[in-house]
Amino acid sequence: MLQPQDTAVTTLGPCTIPSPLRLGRQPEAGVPPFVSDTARVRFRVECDPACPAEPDVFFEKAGPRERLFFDPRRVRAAIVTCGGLCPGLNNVIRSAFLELHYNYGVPEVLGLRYGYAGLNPAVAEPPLRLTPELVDTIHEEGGTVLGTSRGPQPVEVMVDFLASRGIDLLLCVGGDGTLRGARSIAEEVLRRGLKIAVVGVPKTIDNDVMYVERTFGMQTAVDKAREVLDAAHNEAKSAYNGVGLVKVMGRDAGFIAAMATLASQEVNFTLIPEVPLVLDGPRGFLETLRRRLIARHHAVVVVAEGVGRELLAGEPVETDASGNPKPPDIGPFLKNRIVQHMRKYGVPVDVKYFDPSYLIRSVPANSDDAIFCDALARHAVHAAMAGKTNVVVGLWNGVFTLVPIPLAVSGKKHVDPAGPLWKSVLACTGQPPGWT
Ligand SMILES: Nc1ncnc2c1ncn2[C@@H]1O[C@H](COP(=O)(O)OP(=O)(O)O)[C@@H](O)[C@H]1O
Ligand SMILES: O=P(O)(O)OC[C@H]1O[C@](O)(COP(=O)(O)O)[C@@H](O)[C@@H]1O
Repeated sequence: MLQPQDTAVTTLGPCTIPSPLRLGRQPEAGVPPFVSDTARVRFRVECDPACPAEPDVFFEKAGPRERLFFDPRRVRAAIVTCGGLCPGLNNVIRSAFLELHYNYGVPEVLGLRYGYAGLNPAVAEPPLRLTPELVDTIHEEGGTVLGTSRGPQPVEVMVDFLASRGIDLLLCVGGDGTLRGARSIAEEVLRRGLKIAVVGVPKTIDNDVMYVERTFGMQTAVDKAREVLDAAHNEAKSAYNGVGLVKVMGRDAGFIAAMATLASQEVNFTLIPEVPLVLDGPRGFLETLRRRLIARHHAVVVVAEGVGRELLAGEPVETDASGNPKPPDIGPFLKNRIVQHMRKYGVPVDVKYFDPSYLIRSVPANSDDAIFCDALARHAVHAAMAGKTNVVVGLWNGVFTLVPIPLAVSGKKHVDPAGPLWKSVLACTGQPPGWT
C-alpha cells in the first residue's frame, strides 16, 4: 500500500537562485505564475470507486519554480533517449532544448548518443551539441535524432562521465528500464555527494509506467494500430468467413490493443496479456470464434504480443539486451490454431494476418502526443532546474506531477480486467469477460 512519504521528491539542496523564466504573459493579480513545492495532486481514480487507489496520497505538482537550485547561466544539460522507439522522442528533445535555451538561458545542452551507451566513453559516440538549427525540424520525423539502444552500462562509468563533463542535469527519456537506469545514476550521484539532477520523461507505447496515467507516444501508436484494425475489418468482411487477425506490441500490458479496439469499434475479439487465453473447450476462444463465423461470416481479432505465454511454454524464451523477455510469436501460432480448428469442424475460413510491428512506433507524433511531449519536456526542465532528482514527470487526473522514480519502477501498470477500460472493450466487442 502506497504511503504518503513514498511520494516525497528528493531535491539536491536549497533553491536560492531566482528563476529567469519569462512566461510570456503577466500573471493575473494574486495568481503566482510559479508552482510551489507544496502544491499537491490528489492520487485517486475518481471515476472508479472500486479502484483500490489510496485516497490520502498526494503527488508534488510539476511546474516552474520561483527559485532554482542551479544558476541557469552556468548549467550544462544533457538529454538521453533509451529503449524502443516511440512517437514523440524528437518532440521531447526539441522542447526540452528550447525550454533550456530560450526560457532559462542555459548555454550548453548536449544530446548523448545511442542511449546509455552515450555515457560510456569506451563505446560512446561523442555527444551532439544541440542548437536551434539542429532541433529546428526534428519533430517532423519519427525515431530519435540522438539514437537509442538497449543494454546495461556500468553506473560508475556513467556517473564518472557526467562528473568529468561537468553535466549538471540529465534528462532520461525512456520507459521503465530507462527509469531504473536513471534511478541507479541518481543514487550513485547522491552517494558521491555530487550535484547532478536526474529527471525522467515517461516514454513507451506500452503505457505501462506505474503512477503515470499516460506515457507519450501511446496515442499515436493507437492511431496507427487503429488503421490496421480498420484494414483487417475490410479484409475480413469481404471474404466468406474472413478473419482479420492483427498482432500489436505490448509485451506485458494490453493498452494498445484495448485502446485501438475502442478507437476502431470494428474488433470482435481483443486478446491482452492481463486476461489468460484459453483456446480449447466450449467457452474457449476457438469455439467462440467458430460460433461467430457461423452467425456473421467475418471477425476481427487483435492480439497483444505478450498474450499466451503459457500456451507457448515449450518455445525458447529469449530476452533482449536490456533483459526484457521477448515473447514467442503468438501471431502465426494463433493463425495456425484458428485454421486447424475450423478445418476440424469443416468450417471454411480465410485468415488474413497483419503484423504492423515497428510501423506503429516509428512514426512522428500526432498532434495530441506532440502537445503532450512539449509539456512533459518543459516540466522535466523545470524540475531539474529546481534541483529535483530521481524523479519522473507524470500525469494524473489531467495534472502534471513529479513521481519519485523508485515508486514509478516499483511495478508495471496493467489494464485492470475489472476496470472501466476493459469493461468498455467487452461492451464494444461483445466477447465474454474471460476464457474458460
Ligand atoms: N534495472 C536496471 N538498472 C539499470 N539500467 C537498466 C535497468 N533496466 C534497464 N536498464 C537500461 O535502461 C535502458 C532502456 O531499457 P529498456 O528496458 O530497453 O527500455 P525502456 O526504457 O523503454 O523500458 C537500457 O540501456 C537498459 O540496459
Ligand atoms: O524489437 P525491440 O526494439 O526490442 O522492441 C520491442 C518492444 O518494444 C516495445 O514496443 C516497447 O518497449 P519499451 O518502450 O519498453 O522499449 C514493446 O511493446 C515491444 O515488445
